[in-house]
Amino acid sequence: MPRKTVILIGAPVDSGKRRTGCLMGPDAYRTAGLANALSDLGHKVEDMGNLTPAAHQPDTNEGKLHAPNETIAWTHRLTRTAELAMQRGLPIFMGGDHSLSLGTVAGVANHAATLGRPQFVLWLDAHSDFHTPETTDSGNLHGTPLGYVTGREGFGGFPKVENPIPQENICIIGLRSVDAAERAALEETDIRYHDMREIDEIGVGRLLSAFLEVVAAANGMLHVSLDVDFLDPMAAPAVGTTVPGGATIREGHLAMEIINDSGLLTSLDLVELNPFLDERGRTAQVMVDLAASAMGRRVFDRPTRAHS
Ligand SMILES: NC(=[NH2+])NCCC[C@H](N)C(=O)O
Ligand SMILES: [Mn+2]
Ligand SMILES: [Mn+2]
Repeated sequence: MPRKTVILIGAPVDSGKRRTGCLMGPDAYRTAGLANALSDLGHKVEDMGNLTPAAHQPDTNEGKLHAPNETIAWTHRLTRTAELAMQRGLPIFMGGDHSLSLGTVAGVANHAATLGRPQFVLWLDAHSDFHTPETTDSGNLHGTPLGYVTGREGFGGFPKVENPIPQENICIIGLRSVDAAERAALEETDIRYHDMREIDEIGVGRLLSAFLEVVAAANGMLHVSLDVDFLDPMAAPAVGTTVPGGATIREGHLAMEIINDSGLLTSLDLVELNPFLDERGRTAQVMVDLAASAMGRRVFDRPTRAHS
């Protein structure tokens, strides 16, 4: 990829579920060397430090949703931060749990609208995160970002989504845990979604390339949201919502390398890392290495697959 201005944004969001620890994510990425990994690739890297949520009333324990006020406040802050960062470079949001993507995706979509370009979203996740506050069983808002950014109803109290992502502009890869209400809703949409079986049978490279061709043909902006639990828990144990049978490290790198080859990436979320659950930092390191692959790291400069 050509040299970019990369803006690292710490988003220590921990309100999207009950188990805490994702607030340590940004510092784990820093400790694992994210900034150096990217500057070694020739990028200009700025670290904005960690954000704080907008002012909000404290959450009570009433109601089925966990910490809605705090998550709404993060959504305000992150939407605005994403809009501004997109004007200057390629933001990497260092999470933080997946509820941060309510804001980051809404913000990058607002920026794309000012350019008159369509926004696309690649969601690499074991889960579809397509709930609304009305359909969620757990009350955990990290299960709702794709519901929010597509403009589903039921997000009273949240900022209005100014530029909802069209369903057909979204591709989810890695699925292996989808709640019944999410499945029923997803099946009614034009969202592209691929479960682990499709990765096994078709391959992550072909699934992803087909989507990226659509993005390229539309001259789209591409936001990638990488949930740690896309990966198999053996490769990436530091996440609260482990689901066995996930992507391998190699499948993760292949996806990131293909994203880099496409030249389409305009923003990236690294979400759900819970350093409290890690083993000597190895999950943080895997995520840093994946981000580096997405930003141009490769074993050889020249593609090695073109042997005849
Ligand atoms: N971003 C995540 N890890 N989401 C997990 C969501 C799990 C489950 N579907 C729920 O809504 O509670
Ligand atoms: Mn997720
Ligand atoms: Mn997940």
